[in-house]
Amino acid sequence: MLTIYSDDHHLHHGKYELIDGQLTPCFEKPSRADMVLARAQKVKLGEVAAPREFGLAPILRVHDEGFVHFLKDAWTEWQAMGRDYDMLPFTWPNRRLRQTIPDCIDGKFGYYSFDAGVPITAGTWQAVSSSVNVALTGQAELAKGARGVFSLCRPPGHHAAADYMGGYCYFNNAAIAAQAMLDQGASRVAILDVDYHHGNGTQDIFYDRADVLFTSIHGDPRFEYPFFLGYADEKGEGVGRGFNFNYPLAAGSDWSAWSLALAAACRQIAAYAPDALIVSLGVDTFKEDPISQFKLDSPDYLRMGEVIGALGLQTLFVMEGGYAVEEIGINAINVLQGFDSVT
Ligand SMILES: NCCCNCCCCCS
Ligand SMILES: [Zn+2]
Repeated sequence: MLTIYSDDHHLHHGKYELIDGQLTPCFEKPSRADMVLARAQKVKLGEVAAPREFGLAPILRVHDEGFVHFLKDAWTEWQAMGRDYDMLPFTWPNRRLRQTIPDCIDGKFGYYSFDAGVPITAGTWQAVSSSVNVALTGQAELAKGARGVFSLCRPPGHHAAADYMGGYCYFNNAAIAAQAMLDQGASRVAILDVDYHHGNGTQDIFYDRADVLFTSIHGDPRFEYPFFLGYADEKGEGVGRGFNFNYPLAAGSDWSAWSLALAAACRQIAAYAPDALIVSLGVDTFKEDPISQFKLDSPDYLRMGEVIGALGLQTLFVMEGGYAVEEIGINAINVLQGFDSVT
């Protein structure tokens, strides 16, 4: 399987995130993508190619213009205030507060984010732009007829909505790739989000649409981040009703429970008969993941890939989460090898 990868992700390396009451060194760090790339090369998964440049247009097909320009100009504005350390938001427009955009950068950052997991640094803009190009280059390769392509994106994207970032995510790489498929003539695209956390951003972007089916298997939001989206009763709205399927699972879920949800999601995807499938590939479902509560083991990822491959769909795998850095490469590439093993 072809891998699309850019070294530009090293330009984004936040120092701290606010998690569980403490400023903690970021779990979302450059070594994650390095380990996945190393594993792909070690097992000779296939060629590794650099991304092509697609510019802002495909990003603006999904994300709000004010949000994109905030992210583009944020670091320059921050530096102009004499600040040379990472940006972090700390105030958000909660219920009954004005949904207005302040002039002050701290206010704007709060308006365009939903948690304190999105440090902005000098290299963040370049890194997130390249991560989008990695997804779009993978989509372009799939459009040429490839059965499966791996976009090794970093930073991840599935928590980012049209006009807010969060959960280590800035631009929604998978959503941008899905929109590009539709803009190039696809009628229906299915997204399967296998990350441990609900893809709240991806769901939100396509919630009122029937041309993208969103399915997600994740930690039950009653106890797990992102807490405020990802419940089973979220089925879509308007013409989008019936094209959103959430499979929240209890803490401690292992392959036996997780695979039943995967089978249910695959039934929905098969019935939808999409032109292509995008998998938001997070492997923080791993039993040793430092911030997650599922119990999948490395061999389970081979089976996951086999089940996805059995759908017989052209599939773009877009890297999302996974924070057990020593095993992230084995687990992510196992999915792709499992997929490739299905002829
Ligand atoms: N106590 C856990 C807090 C998690 N905070 C953000 C997690 C983002 C995952 C991205 S895949
Ligand atoms: Zn996650």
